[in-house]
Amino acid sequence: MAPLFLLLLLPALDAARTKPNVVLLMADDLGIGDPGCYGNKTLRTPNIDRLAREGVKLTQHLVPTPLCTPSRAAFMTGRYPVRSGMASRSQVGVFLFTACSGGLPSSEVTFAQLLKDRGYSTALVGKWHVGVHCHNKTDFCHHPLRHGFESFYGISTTNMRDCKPGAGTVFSRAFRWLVFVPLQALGVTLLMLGALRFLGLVLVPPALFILLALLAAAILLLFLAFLRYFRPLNCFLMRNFDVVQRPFTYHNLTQGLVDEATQFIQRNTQTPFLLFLSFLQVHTALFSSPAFTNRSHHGAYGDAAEEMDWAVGRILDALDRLGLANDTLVYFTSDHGAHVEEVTPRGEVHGGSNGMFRGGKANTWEGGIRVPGLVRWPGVLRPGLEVDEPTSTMDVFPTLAALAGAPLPRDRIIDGRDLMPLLRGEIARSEHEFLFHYCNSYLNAVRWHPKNSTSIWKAFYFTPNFSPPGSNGCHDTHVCLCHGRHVTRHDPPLLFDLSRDPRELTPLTPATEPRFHAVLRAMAQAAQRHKDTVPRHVTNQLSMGHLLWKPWLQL
Ligand SMILES: C[C@]12CC[C@@H]3c4ccc(OS(=O)(=O)O)cc4CC[C@H]3[C@@H]1CC[C@@H]2O
Ligand SMILES: [Ca+2]
Repeated sequence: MAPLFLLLLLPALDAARTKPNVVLLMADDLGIGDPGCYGNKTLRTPNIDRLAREGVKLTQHLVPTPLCTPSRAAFMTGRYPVRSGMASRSQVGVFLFTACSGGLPSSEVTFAQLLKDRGYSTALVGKWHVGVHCHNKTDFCHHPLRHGFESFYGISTTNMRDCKPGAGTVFSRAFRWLVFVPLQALGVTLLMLGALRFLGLVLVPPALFILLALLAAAILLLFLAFLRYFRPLNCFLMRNFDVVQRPFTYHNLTQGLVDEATQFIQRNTQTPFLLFLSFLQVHTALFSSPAFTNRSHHGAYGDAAEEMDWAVGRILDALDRLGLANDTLVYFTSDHGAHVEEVTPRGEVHGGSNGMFRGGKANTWEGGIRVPGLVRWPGVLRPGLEVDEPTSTMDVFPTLAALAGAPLPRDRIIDGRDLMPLLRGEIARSEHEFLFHYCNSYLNAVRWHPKNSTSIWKAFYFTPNFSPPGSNGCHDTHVCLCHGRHVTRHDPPLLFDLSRDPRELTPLTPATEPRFHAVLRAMAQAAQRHKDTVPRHVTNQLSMGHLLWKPWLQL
């Protein structure tokens, strides 16, 4: 018989086994068709593929909304972003300036906070993008360190074309409407008034000339200042609350993030830890260090993706070297689908692949919301297992809570579900009977996987108007937008069964699907039940007032 002390120790040993270290790897804008393990034949991603081989591959892993800021808010809190006010009602669905006042409210609980409270060391390395300040530049009310991360090294907002000289701008449409068109209009007006006055046809007061000229000069000056200062004011690297590199340099960026991440792991071999490594790749501006530049078969995009894969490999190597692999759950995903509209004026494709799926980033066709999902935990999860059931990036929150032995917050709705029973093969069905797909704050589509059925119904209340028509994205606006003339509303909703039509090519009709009306009725009821749980008066963190650049918040 085992000695008594051993019997007493067993639960503790078991707890140690079930309280793993956690490494969360999130790519930015990586499509489900990019990694080799999801079918790509030409991009080389051996390290991501290794995770699939040694762990579980999710083939229907979904983000609740296909843009960075709200998707990350949902990931970290396990909740639809409308619940926390992290879903925009305007065209701009993400934070574009570091000195804006919106962000993940302090009342929200992140997985980092939960795990920190259970004794984990926690770190964020890489991109944050859910806000920094509220009222002044010392409050750091939305900063990672206020959301459960004990250390932060990375960028507070997002990598953008405007951060890299010569890489173009994401603001070309805004410049056209806010700068070039008004300047042209003012110029033409001034010329016409001048001519009329010269011909003696109209008496134009000189003050009007001066006023119009001053207005034009002000617009021009603001535009030039934007061009000159956007980069230093927004593209900087932070360590905790301090700016450590301004603007950040790209050539050694990935190496720097990897060093930071591996040092954190090394410092925590004796304590359970949570590392969230949030890559800047493969968002534009694309970048890679010299060792990866011009090496891939996919130009700058392939170089960036392959360097990111290398970084994944370095993290796995560190876990092996330190003997931590068996005690560490590693998760890999992307914040949403690939950005299919990312094509440079010279025709270079700077966006990734969503495989066979329609659409991409910023729309809720499968290409925008279906992301890679890989989970490895040697000795616990069966290598090579494939799970085709609907799962969500919001599931990470309750999964980590359960693993760390942290009770879920009871004062709020958590939309994610513990993934472990599915990953361990203890259950075969996803606990998500319904999932809701949001375009900013608008409920865009509903997904229904009825119990005892193989069907995956998806009903769209509206779809984006692709431009040019017949293409696979919204090239005119660079990203698809969620309302007004940018969408087509559907009544009855557009219905697909993804189990038969994963590419969403042929909407069902009452003639092709006898259950058409019954299915839509059940989905409408579920959508209403869901809407009834969303509070109406949450502060909108992405309102124009919160999105605007505020000089007094500028670090
Ligand atoms: C087009 C737009 C300016 C760019 C905005 C944008 C920039 C970067 C993004 O990437 S991610 O951080 O989500 O990964 C997303 C967006 C979405 C909104 C874009 C704006 C809409 C209207 C402005 O002209
Ligand atoms: Ca993104």
